[in-house]
Amino acid sequence: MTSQVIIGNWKMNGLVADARTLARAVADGVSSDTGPRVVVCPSFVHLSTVAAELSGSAVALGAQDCHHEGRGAFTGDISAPMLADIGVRYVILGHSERRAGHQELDEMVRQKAVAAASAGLVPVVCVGETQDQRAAGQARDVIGYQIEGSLPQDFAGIVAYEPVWAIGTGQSASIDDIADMMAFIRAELARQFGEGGKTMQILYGGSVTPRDASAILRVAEVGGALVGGASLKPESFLDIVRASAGD
Ligand SMILES: O=C(CO)COP(=O)(O)O
Repeated sequence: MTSQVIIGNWKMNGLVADARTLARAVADGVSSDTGPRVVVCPSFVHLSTVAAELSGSAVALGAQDCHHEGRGAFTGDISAPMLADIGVRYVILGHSERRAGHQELDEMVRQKAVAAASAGLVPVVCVGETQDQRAAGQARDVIGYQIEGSLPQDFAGIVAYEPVWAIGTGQSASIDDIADMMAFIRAELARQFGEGGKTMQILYGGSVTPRDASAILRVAEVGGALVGGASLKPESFLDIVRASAGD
């Protein structure tokens, strides 16, 4: 079985010294033996610093976004080949904070996933419904459309289910809700991608803490976790890593 993957999304937090300290502590705390794959995703400006700290460790480097073009006149953007060039191996795409704050639509996320894969990065494409959509009974429809629109035909990356209402609230989705949506996402992936969709890794994200990580990581179809706030403290992130069954 594929090992679980635990990804820390550091979002827009900390300065260089903080990123260095956090990366060092995570690198020191993760052994290279069996266990989950561990990835940390600092901000763009901290990637090189963190790459140096992670060098020789079992922790991989990820980024939080990339542009869909490989190069050109795109002021302020970062391309997938630029990320690969400095040692990035994973890239989070279509996070709800980018969908909401940067008007990223499914089609744009899909193009980014294509660009990431062709640069040799593993795309981690996020999907998730808002509180209003859930209350209106539209959670499944929204996720189904996001999967259909955001994942390219030959997608071979990771899908992260992050219900928007559970992000940063301190209250993760219930185990029942997670189990229900995971089963739905698995069925959708199998419907849309055939055989490939049956093994695609699906992560849960949204207020994962050491307290509930173990229960969440044992839900059927959960292939790991995408961790925000709790990934900023080495002890809590490492506790979540240890809570993973590994495979
Ligand atoms: O958005 C998230 C990870 O991408 C989740 O963030 P929190 O763990 O802070 O809720």
